[in-house]
This record gives sequence, C-alpha cells and structure tokens, in this order.
Amino acid sequence: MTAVLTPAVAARGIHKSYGSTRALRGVDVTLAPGRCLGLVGRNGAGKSTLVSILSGLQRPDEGEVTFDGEAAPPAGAVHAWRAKLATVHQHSMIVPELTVAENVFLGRLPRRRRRVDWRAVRTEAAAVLGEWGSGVDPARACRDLSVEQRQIVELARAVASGTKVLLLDEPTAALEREAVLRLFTRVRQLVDAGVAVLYISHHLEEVFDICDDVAVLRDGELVLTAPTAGLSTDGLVNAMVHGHVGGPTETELADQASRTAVEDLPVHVESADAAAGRPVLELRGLTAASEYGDLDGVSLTVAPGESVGVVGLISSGVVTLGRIAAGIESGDEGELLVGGAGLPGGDRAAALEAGVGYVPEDRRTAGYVGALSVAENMTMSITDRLSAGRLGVLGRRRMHEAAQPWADSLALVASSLAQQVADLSGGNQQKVTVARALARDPRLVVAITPTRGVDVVSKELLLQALRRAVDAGAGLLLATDELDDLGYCDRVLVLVRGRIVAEVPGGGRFDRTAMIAAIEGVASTIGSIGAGRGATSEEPGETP
Ligand SMILES: Nc1ncnc2c1ncn2[C@@H]1O[C@H](COP(=O)(O)OP(=O)(O)OP(=O)(O)O)[C@@H](O)[C@H]1O
Repeated sequence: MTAVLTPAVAARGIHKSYGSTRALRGVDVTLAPGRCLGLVGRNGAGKSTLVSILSGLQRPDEGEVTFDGEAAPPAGAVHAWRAKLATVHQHSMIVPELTVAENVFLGRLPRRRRRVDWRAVRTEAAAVLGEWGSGVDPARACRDLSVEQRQIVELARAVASGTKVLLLDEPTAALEREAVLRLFTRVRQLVDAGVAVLYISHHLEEVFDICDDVAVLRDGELVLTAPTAGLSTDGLVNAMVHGHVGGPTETELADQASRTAVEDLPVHVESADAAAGRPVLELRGLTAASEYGDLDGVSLTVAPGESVGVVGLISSGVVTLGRIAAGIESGDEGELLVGGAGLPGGDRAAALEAGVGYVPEDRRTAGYVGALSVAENMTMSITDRLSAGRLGVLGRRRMHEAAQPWADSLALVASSLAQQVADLSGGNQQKVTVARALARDPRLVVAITPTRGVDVVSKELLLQALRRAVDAGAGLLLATDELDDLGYCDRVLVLVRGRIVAEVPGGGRFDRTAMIAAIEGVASTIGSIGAGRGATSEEPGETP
C-alpha cells in the first residue's frame, strides 16, 4: 500500500480578477514534499498572480490555500507566511545596504537576551553558505555581489529558515549557463531533502531538466498537470497555446504566430544611409570602464539592413556596448558615429534625434513609464507626428490608432490600450518596450536582451518585429545572452572581457557548444564555432 502524503501546499478553486481581467479562474494546484513542479504558460497566463497568492502577497477572490492540510495564515500576516514558504523572485529582493549575513537572516535575526546576537548571525550564515559551497563571504555588502551571488543569498535565506516550500519565479532569467547548472544542483538537493518546489520558467528545457511534474496555465485556467517524463516540448507548447497537448510542432506554432507580425507591423525606415553606402553605426576604438562591464578597444560597424548580434557573459561588456551605442552612457575613449555623423557620448536625446531606437536591459527602469497607458507608451516617441492642429493637440483616437497594430502584431495581453503598463504582466511590458523602440522608424535599433521573460511563441513575435525593421533598411545591434536570438542575426560578434574575440555568421549556423566555450573565453574553440570571417578586434582572435 502506498502512503498518501499530505500536500505541502494545496491551492483549491482559486479565482482572482483585476477589474474586467480574470487572471485566475478556478485554479487547483498542489505541491508535494520532495517534488518539483514546473509552472509554465504564455505571457499574461496568470503565473505571477498565482505565485503572489501562494506567497500571501495577494488574497484570492475565491478559493483557499492550505499548508500541510492547515488553513493558510490570514492575508497580510507577512511573517506567518514567510515561515510557511520562501520565494526567490526574478528580481532580487535582498537589501543591498546590508551584509550577506544580515540578508540571510532578514526579519529573524538570532537574539540573545533581547539583543541581536551578531556572532551567531555571522557563524550561522557562514555555515549555511559554506554547506552550499558558494564561496560568498557573509561579511560582504550585498551591493557588491553578482546576480548569481544575490540569488544564492536568497536561496540561503530560504535554507536557513528551514523552509519546506520554495517558490522560484524565473530564477535563471539573469543567470549564465554554469550558474544555472549550479542552481539546479542546489535546487535538486533541496528537493531530495523533502522540500516542495514550484519552478516558474519560460525556458522549457529547464523545466524538463529539473521538474518532476509540470502545470500549464492558459488564460487563467490550469489546462494540464502531468509528469514531465511523458511529455515533449511540442506537447507543452501546444498546451500553452491551445490548451491541449496534441497539435503542430513548436516551430510550426511560432511560424504561424509570426506571419501576422511580419505582415502587419507599421515599420518604415526613412534613412539615407543605404543610398549613401555608409554604415548606420560605427564604433571606433571604444574603451570604457563601466559597472555593466568594461570595454577595451572595440570597433564595429552595422550596415543598413544588417543585424549584428553581440554575445558574451554579463561581465563581458556586451551591455555596456549596447548602452553606449544607444547614447545611455559614454565611453572613456573612442568614437560613436550614427549615419556617418559623430554623436556625443551619453546623450540619449541626441541619439534618439539621430534615429536610434532602444530596448534597454532593464525594462522596469528605462523601458516604459508604468503610470502611463499602453497607447501612451507605444507612441511616446512619435507624439510630434501624431499631434494635430495649430495647438499640436494629441488626440486619444490617433494615439490608439497608432498603437493598435503593435498590440495586435505582438499579441499583447491587456484589458485595453488604456491600461497602465505597470499592471501588465512582465512579458507584455517587454512587448510595449520593443514597440516603443520601433515606433519612430529608427535607422538603428539597439536591443539588449529583448526576449528576456517572454514566452516561447511571443519571443518569435518580438524577434520578427526586429527583423521587420531590418528588412525595411534599419541596422540592428542585438546584445544578448540567449543563443536562440542569434539565429536572427546576419553575423555574431563574441565579446570576452571587453574585447571582440570572434565573428561568426548568424542564421543559427554555428556550433552551440563551441559558441558557449568561446563566450566563456576558452580560446582553443574559437576557430570551430562556425565558418567565421575572422575577428574584428584590435588583436584578431586573441583571448585574454
Ligand atoms: N495589478 C494588476 N492590475 C490589473 N491587471 C493585472 C494586475 N496584475 C496582473 N494583471 C493582469 O492579470 C493577468 C495575469 O498576469 P500575470 O502577471 O499573472 O501573468 P504571467 O503569467 O505571470 O505573465 P508573464 O509570463 O508575462 O510574467 C494579465 O492579463 C495582467 O495584465
């Protein structure tokens, strides 16, 4: 006879609406001790809403949550919920001003005679971190930690609290390959020790790697819960899109979805660069010291109608390169030319005026204005063109007419074009950010990790939208850590520690393993990534 375990967490009949949006419609989910459940779904399907209800941040309109068969704490009883489960969010929730040890014990510092026992804080934090082999110094300020180290601190906090339930909300979004593998090992250790884990990710291969079971949300309804062992990626994508496992392959689904995007997007590029035979972007000997990664003498060009990918580790300077090209920050040495004309460094207004559209690496701080509507954000860069009459009044109707094709083509999930962007799901906010960058018919688009947090089908839509601008004659500089995105580029530059170490043809014609090794700075593999045309760095092919 098999023993029936009480679920560590059970959510039953959960309903949650925001105005007319029914984010969750009668969802039943259980998390079992010693099992990892993957939660997947398209952007706006309701995943974050479910996580916020399971972690006590929001109260459901209907339904109940139980822990070990007992009723959940009352809504708002933050400490009581934290004692039940730990959540690691996509965006770190640690306090940068505090040390690692203080963050590990945040909200429950060990005390002796009513005073905080600092010695215990340090030794216990060191014990937890040491056990995990992380090498993170408990005395260090969290401000100075890498993204991976911050997530380790969050996981250590969960472990130190002796949690029996762990919710991981897209934990790998900002991590790199080795870091992801290390994270998986740690999560597996927790599962083997009996912790119940809910793992949310848009990277379906991760779900197959780490989850025992998977649950699929579609339009707020749970359409599938099954062991991952009997499922294929195509089956999972079909469940996300249609609500059932059978149907076309993932590639066919993406093709179907992207056809409309290509046809209907209002992208026109009025640039004289092609006629003049000059590059849209030229960087000459760019050297920069930046918190986003240093650059060391980088030169590159992007031609009209060309898409150039730049790929590298977070610290490689890829993001810095994108920020300088977009006029967000300036280098210490070197030149930035757009359409043959020099631009002052770090002057976003001048870059915008020169026709540079920008998708930033952090949409929340620079991609959109949360308090404004979808339509206002999408048309923000073209208000001068849309304004009518002597007073230059911008009518709501004109704004909505201009925004509608973007919302349709990118399959935006919003209650209306008047909805505030702050209230959209993360992936849909990203779609608004991309639309905003393309709306002014830019001659150059600089996109940094544009598909982060976006579901597998919508990813195709965003990349097709960028491709559409390229086909219309714009140049694209695509800085990314997603190898799949590079398939859309005509050529790809690999950056290691601020230098271009290799150039390979795009279109997916590269050896993934060799590419990953090159990204990580293993020099011997560089020649075998693809039929490369030679590096363009100051010292070709050299790896530090
Ligand atoms: N505070 C809010 N006000 C209004 N609508 C909201 C709010 N929060 C979420 N929604 C809506 O609820 C729906 C579900 O959103 P949710 O963030 O749960 O989706 P998700 O599956 O996590 O998406 P993503 O993969 O893009 O992160 C969306 O239509 C979203 O616009």
